[in-house]
Amino acid sequence: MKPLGNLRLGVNIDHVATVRNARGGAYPDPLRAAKLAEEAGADGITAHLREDRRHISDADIEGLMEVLSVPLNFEMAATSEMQQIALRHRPHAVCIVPEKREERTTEGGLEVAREENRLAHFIAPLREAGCRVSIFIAADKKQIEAAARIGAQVIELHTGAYCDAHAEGHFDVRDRELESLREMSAFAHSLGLEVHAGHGLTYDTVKPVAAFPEVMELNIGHFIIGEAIFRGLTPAIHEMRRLMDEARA
Ligand SMILES: CC(=O)[C@@H](O)[C@H](O)COP(=O)(O)O
Ligand SMILES: NCC(=O)COP(=O)(O)O
Repeated sequence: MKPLGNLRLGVNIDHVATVRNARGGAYPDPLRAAKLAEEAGADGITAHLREDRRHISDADIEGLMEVLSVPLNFEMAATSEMQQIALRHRPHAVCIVPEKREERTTEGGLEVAREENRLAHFIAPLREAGCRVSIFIAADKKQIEAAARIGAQVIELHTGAYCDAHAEGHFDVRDRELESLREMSAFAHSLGLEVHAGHGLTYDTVKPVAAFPEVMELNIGHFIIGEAIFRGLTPAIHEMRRLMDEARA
């Protein structure tokens, strides 16, 4: 199957804010990183306003909405506080993610199937406000079917388990995870959902996922921001873009 369209790169800037917050000051500035990413060819910017505000702040979201020329993918938990913030700003996309206070990063996909009713009511006003609603989800048929039923337009498949297995050298597990991601991308597309993917992707792991024809967007942050320390943000983004294009060719 030929790719369904151009593969977009969303650059996640959470961890510019992590470094800023380590000292509690104003730099490095996530907005400056976002504008630089935009100039480097990012098709969108992703930012996760966690309930505990450990990295991105409310002011960052406000600033991003003012300065960005590319779409903002606003990641948030399904709480009424976050819903109010999203409705105030009306970002291009709202990605609903699971959150646990004690986790180091987003550990799994959202449990949609058991919360179908609540989530359907939760996302309805966001859709009415014009936001594209995306659900950050594991490569699990039951969850994908539930995401389609509640009216989400997009799912973002959690690639963390695939990337972790690669990093740990568990290549049989990695290959199984990749196969599930491949199958579930096709399945989600067959239900009419737009398919995105992300979490933990690196130069070593991006190409097989970028090659899935149904995947329309990859959101990548932690690795790019880390790599920017060594080669600069613009070259770090250009290299990710190059690998994505190579996989898609
Ligand atoms: C939802 C997701 O996978 C990430 O985009 C998210 O930003 C992870 O949270 P942290 O950035 O806090 O690790
Ligand atoms: N939704 C995934 C994302 O935005 C980026 O995740 P990561 O590359 O920072 O792990």
